[in-house]
Amino acid sequence: MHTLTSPGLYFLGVVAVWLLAGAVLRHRSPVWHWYIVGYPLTWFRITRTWRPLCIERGLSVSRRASQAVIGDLIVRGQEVRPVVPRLWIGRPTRTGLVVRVRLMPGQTPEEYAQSAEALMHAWRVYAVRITSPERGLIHIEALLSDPLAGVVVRNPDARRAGTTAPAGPPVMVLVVGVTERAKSWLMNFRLVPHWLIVGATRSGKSTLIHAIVTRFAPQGVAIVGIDLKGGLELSVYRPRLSGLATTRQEAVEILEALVELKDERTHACNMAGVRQAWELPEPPPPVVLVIDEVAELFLVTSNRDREEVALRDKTVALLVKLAQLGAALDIHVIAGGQRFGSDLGSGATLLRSQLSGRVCMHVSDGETAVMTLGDIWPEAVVTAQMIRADEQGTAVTGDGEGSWVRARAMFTGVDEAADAARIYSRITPVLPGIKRPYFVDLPPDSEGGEG
Ligand SMILES: Nc1ncnc2c1ncn2[C@@H]1O[C@H](COP(=O)(O)OP(=O)(O)OP(=O)(O)O)[C@@H](O)[C@H]1O
Repeated sequence: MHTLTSPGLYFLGVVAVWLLAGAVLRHRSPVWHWYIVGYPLTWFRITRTWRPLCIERGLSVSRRASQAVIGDLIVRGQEVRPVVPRLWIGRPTRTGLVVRVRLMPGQTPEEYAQSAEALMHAWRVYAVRITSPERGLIHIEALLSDPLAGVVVRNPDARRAGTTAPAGPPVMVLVVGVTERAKSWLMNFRLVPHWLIVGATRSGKSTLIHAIVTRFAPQGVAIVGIDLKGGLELSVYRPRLSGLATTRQEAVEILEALVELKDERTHACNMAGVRQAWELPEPPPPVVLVIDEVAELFLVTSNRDREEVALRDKTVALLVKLAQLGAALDIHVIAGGQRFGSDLGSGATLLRSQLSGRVCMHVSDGETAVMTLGDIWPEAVVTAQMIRADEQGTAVTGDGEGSWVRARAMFTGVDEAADAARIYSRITPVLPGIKRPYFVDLPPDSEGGEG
């Protein structure tokens, strides 16, 4: 009786108040419910399951040898004691919690990424992401629910307000969606000049490109398109395009003109003693080359057709050159496609290494995710492979701080992109050696159109 009146009773009282508070907060304030009830319970579950999980998934290491040599005698069967990586106390966030783990010698973040699904089930959370913000350290992020489940749309007020071209130099940092960490998904073309967007059919590639073109349209940016599927995808932007290639021959002509432009800008920078085109006294317009289905540039109908092979090789060589040297001259490449790998032939790996901005949407085979992300963030591959076909616009991409993040693109319909292209057609820059594509409602006083 005496024992129940002191610490035991006190403890029971605290638990009762805690449970009551949890029940009240559950519906009234899910965030506070998470901080007060969900977080301690999840953290308890994590600490309880960490050791068995590490041993089961091969994430533990044995510090003691299973045999010892004493003189010329070998002692076998010594007890092997697995040592599991140390877990730092999890930091709660509004969307879940983040645990830090120091990698043990010989371990890589990828090994943990392979176990993400097992961790997710053991901890009973919606998803587990593994990132490596610095060498030797990983962050294991446990998410309670999918923060990207809803469609992301642009604020209609911002859309209406943006019907006049902004004054001043172009802003090369675009907000194209939101990330799982409740931050803006930014495409910073000055930090990451070239981008590769990969996804299966209907995964949301065109919608992301609509978002990019719609944001660039009001600015003095020259947008050039290469669409070897007969211009089906990029034609919608015709009024706002400084050039459009729909055949391989046209693609070569446009790429040659852009390489020449690059050389001219290099010369101008040398003369002015600056290292980047935007530092010139009169900065030239940034150029963004958008390529739809980039694999088409690498494919030929027959390897025996020497002319076609030679033209293909020339296209690829020019594109690689542009990507290698264009960044400082404000010439950018965005290449989209269903897959992009070394099997496309010579130049593909070289080009991919230049396209340091990566966006991997739902892919139809696991290998495509490896080819898109594996060389930069191997630990992100598993998460990319788990993006379902019905999660259109969801992608794995860079977080702008050297690591990766899951994000969802803003929904930008084809009508919105077509409207932006029409409204801003008058500010389309004219590039030397490149003809603007024909479009029906070209205003009579517009400059540079071939009509
Ligand atoms: N960010 C998004 N948010 C919501 N829905 C989206 C998003 N992106 C795409 N969708 C939906 O998915 C559909 C297919 O998208 P989209 O045409 O962009 O795919 P795609 O990858 O370009 O396909 P394809 O390779 O066949 O051209 C869209 O019509 C739209 O309904």
